[in-house]
Amino acid sequence: MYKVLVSDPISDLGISLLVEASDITIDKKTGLSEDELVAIIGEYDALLVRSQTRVTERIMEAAKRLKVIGRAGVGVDNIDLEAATKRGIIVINAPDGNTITTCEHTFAMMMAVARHIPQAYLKTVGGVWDRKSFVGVELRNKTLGVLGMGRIGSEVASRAKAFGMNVFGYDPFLTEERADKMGVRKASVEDIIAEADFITVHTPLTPETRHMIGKEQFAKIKPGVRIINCARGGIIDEQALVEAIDAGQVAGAAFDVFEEEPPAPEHPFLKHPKIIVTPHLGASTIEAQENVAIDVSEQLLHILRNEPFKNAVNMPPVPADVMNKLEPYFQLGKKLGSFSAQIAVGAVKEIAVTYAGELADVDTQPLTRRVVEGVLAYHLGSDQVNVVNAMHLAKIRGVNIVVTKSHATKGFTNQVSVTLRTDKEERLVAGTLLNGFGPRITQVDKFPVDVEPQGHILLISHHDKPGIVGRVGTLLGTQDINIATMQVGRKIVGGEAVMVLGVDKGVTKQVLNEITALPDLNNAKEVHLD
Ligand SMILES: NC(=O)c1ccc[n+]([C@@H]2O[C@H](COP(=O)([O-])OP(=O)(O)OC[C@H]3O[C@@H](n4cnc5c(N)ncnc54)[C@H](O)[C@@H]3O)[C@@H](O)[C@H]2O)c1
Ligand SMILES: O=C(O)CC[C@@H](O)C(=O)O
Repeated sequence: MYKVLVSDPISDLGISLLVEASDITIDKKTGLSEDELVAIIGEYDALLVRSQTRVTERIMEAAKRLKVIGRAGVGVDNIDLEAATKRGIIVINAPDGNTITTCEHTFAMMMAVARHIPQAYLKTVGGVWDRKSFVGVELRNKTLGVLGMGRIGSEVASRAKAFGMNVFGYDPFLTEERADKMGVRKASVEDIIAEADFITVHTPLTPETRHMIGKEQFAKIKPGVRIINCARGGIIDEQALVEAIDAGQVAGAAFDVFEEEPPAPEHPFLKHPKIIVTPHLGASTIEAQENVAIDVSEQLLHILRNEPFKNAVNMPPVPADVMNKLEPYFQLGKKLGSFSAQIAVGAVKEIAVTYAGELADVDTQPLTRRVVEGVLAYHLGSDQVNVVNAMHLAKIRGVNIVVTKSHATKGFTNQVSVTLRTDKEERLVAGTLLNGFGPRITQVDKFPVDVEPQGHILLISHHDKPGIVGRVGTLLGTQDINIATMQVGRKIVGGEAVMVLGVDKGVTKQVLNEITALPDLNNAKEVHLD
């Protein structure tokens, strides 16, 4: 049974998948302090949050069972990602579910600031019929500058076109071709500052985007501009904005987010007649809250159940077409890593992975992670290593990871070879996926074999002489160890050879020693693959 803690208000309908799962129990405890979370987090396998809960290193330190943190939304700035990665805690978010909702809120804010709607409302309900103070501007024929043309920025740009606006877009990843397709002018920040009548920001808050519009930009900004921020507080310098409005340079601003949330009662935005605000409502629609909760619940279930999951925030993203090619090899990669670790003697210095065949044409990083995970999990324990922290753990232990690719297929569509270099020796294990047979180990050191990577496997090196197989079989028989499969690999008749036996149960050290002591046998090792 997996225990999930939901520590922020999250749509019930969205998490019904978790509620109905027979292997999950859910506790909903919202509004907890850091101390309260630290006290209880140790009993949970998963934590589900929105943006209120700050998931700090201290909380993670106490979270001994925590496998995954799910963020029902986009921004993960409330989660200490580095601390999570260090501990192998997978962080997932729901990046798509609130895009439209936030885009629509941006429009609501843009129109509200263009037509002074909140200010006019307040006066009207206060009994004052004032039609003179609230003359607004049209959006039509105005220039909208969009800083950050990702999911939300692109949707804002496309809707702005429908309002007859000229759209300028800036994003380091915006190509001329994409901009043309969207009918957007690919612009620089400077172009937008100089020419836009409305500026809306849709970037994450990073060291680069912090105060991306500040004193210096306000000094050059087009007079009468209106600024909208429904992304993250801090992208626009709040103090500099107030000064620019007071100086008459900026006509108004609409903010959903603040450098500090909630803002202090004396925050200048809260009393300024030209600034309208909402309390981080960008994603707050019934639809978006259901969408993000459904998305994140699905992923969370996959992770808890050890099933393949989509991209995690603390792992590089993998395009779907690449994922489709790699995913079938994930289990094999991990098993090859584990196999090599189980047979190699000494301290691991290097894991060299070679991809031969069609795999040579794709970004194999996610598969390499599985191989490294397999190697390290054998040494560090499978509860300590996972696909998220494998590379980090290898790096801090000084283990070199080398990847090579080749189109030489050696008769297989694809082959993955893992060479483990320790301070004492070098061992190689290779494998492939065979049509109709699934994963197979195709080579151990220099010997070609054909072995299913599953269960208890005995790897015995010996001289290729008659009678050896019989002697090993007899010895195992006396120990009541049944041989399920057998493979012998050799390079030349009468030379060195390897015997790979699939056995029905584990073999004790003593039996391994007895096998090794048989005439013409060099070495016997047991490998166990789940
Ligand atoms: N107000 C809310 O409730 C709410 C809701 C959802 C999302 N958000 C926030 O909105 C923002 C955008 O979300 P999204 O889903 O569109 O994210 P996204 O990742 O799809 O898009 C962000 C874009 O910003 C671009 N970018 C990064 N650095 C930049 C820079 N220096 N200059 C220009 N562009 C830069 C990226 O290349 C990317 O295309 C995020 O900060 C997110 O947290 C807020
Ligand atoms: O949970 C929320 O309402 C905020 C969501 C939003 O800021 C996000 O980044 O997804």
